[in-house]
Amino acid sequence: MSDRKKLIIVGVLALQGSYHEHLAHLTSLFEDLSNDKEYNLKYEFESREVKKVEDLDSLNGLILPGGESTTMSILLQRNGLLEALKRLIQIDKLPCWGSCAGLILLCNEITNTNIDLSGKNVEKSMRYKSIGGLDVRVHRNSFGRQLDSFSEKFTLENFDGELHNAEFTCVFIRAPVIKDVLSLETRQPEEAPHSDTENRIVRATYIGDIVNRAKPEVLLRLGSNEKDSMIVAIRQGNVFGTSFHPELVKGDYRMHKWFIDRFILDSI
Ligand SMILES: NC(=O)CC[C@H](N)C(=O)O
Repeated sequence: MSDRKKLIIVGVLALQGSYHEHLAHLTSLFEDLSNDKEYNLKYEFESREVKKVEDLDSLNGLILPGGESTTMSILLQRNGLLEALKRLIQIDKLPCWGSCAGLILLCNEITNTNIDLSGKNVEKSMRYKSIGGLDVRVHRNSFGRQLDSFSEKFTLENFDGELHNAEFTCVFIRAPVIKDVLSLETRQPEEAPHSDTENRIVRATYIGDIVNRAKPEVLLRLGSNEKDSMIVAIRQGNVFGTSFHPELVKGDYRMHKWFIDRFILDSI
């Protein structure tokens, strides 16, 4: 008699942004995996929209979609998800992947945060806050006007497993870029509230275990030398971030599979 299959539940934050696209990619992927012996003997997969704290129950992994990180930050604070996610990601080490706006919310330092604070969706009294998890400084809307949106094929030299050296179409939409990897020793405390300026840095409150933290690994860097420092994909332990949107590339869910293999199944 075979052991019972393990149920793997992957949540997608569904407050705003490209969550339908992530869910559609997961549905296609899970269908493929249900026909693949290597997986179907051991696992059953399910996806779930995450809109409130209760939806986080028994998740094995979580995806934060692209969209508008200011709006998402406000909504996360309003319904208590921000604090719950901080604990799950920073302390319980829930595998988590953020694309674009989702990446921004996973960064410990964010610059260029003021742009949308005058927007109609935003309560001015609320501060932009991030969940944190990646010891990096990210700059929002980093490509300027002409390159606001573009897509380009890159070779994923630094990804491992099935994505190693794969050609991948990366879609950038008002994308953020990681400018610096921060060192744990120089980490600053969360900044006190202050008025918004172009160079304001938002820092996530750090609540996890500093000693056992994994090191950030750069997975994709644009430009030919390190000084350009246009990091657009990064991993730090249980947290993965891409500046681009794999969920918007029709029929290609290789990166979703990679996240499930490398972050969720590898940690079981
Ligand atoms: N495509 C996106 O997710 C854009 C992110 C957006 N510029 C932000 O800062 O939230």
